Amino acid sequence: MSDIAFLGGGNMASAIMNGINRGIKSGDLPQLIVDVFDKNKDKLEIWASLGASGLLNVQENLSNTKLWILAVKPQNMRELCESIAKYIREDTLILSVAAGLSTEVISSWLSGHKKIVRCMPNTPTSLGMGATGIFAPKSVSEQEYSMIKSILRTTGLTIELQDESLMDSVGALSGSGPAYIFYFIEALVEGGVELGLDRNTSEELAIKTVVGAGLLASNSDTPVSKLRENVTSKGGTTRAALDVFEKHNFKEIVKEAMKAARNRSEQLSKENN
Ligand SMILES: NC(=O)C1=CN([C@@H]2O[C@H](COP(=O)(O)OP(=O)(O)OC[C@H]3O[C@@H](n4cnc5c(N)ncnc54)[C@H](OP(=O)(O)O)[C@@H]3O)[C@@H](O)[C@H]2O)C=CC1
Ligand SMILES: O=C(O)[C@@H]1CCC=N1
Repeated sequence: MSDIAFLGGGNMASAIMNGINRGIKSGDLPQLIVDVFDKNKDKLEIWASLGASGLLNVQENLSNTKLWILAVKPQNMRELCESIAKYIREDTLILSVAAGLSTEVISSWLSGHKKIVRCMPNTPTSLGMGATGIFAPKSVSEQEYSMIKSILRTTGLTIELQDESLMDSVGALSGSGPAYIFYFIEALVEGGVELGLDRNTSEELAIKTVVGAGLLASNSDTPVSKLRENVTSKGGTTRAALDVFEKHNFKEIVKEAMKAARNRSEQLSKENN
């Protein structure tokens, strides 16, 4: 019998499991028994090293597990939910990490079960550096919500939302955000190579610059715009570069991309309903 069952054992599930292990190690969480169900045998092999049991098929004893973490792609969620609904008990607590899918939609696939919390994590969760939005409907008790929050806090920053529809916006910012930053790093690396640096040097400089700037923004009380100004000497090199960003409406491009992510999240709910 396990305390937590991950249904889907891919990227996000293993990132959250790293947080859980960190929490157990630091004493913030009690020792927990974790099962992971994934239909791919190869994916299950990594789970033993994370201290969890990997299982190919959902079994009846899933009913004895208090917390189920649903971590399959939105496109696979309906089929998964309908296959596990028969094991659900009145006090089973569900945590969904899926983009787009509302608690109402997931409830309809779980025979009307109401104890469903949603979260929108991101992959830096695996380092305890995640940024996660959480939403719980009124049907989830304070005690149940606290239990889930204590688990998610081991993965980094958690922000509680009162309005479920804002989960789509959180997804468009911090959920997808690491991919935007990696894309920007790729551009910096390619730019460095075009300016004559070798690829390794370019990559090292690009990654350390993003990490350093992120830490500076995070550890300083100075507004980000002022930190930017501190780099930008009048008539200097940074100004020349920022003028190009502004000429091409960089901020507008970022905002349009985020709206596309938010709209796609809204669409996922309709498409998979
Ligand atoms: N990746 C990210 O950065 C983020 C992801 N999310 C959300 O997390 C969820 C999972 O994403 P991610 O971890 O990236 O996906 P992955 O594809 O890495 O993991 C999902 C795993 O579940 C397996 N699976 C699918 N259907 C079933 C089933 N019925 N029973 C058991 N296992 C099944 C998949 O197998 P197969 O590949 O064969 O289908 C796969 O191994 C998504 O809903 C996504 O929206 C949220 C925030 C960030
Ligand atoms: O791309 C996606 O749909 C998922 C949700 C947020 C990050 N990855």
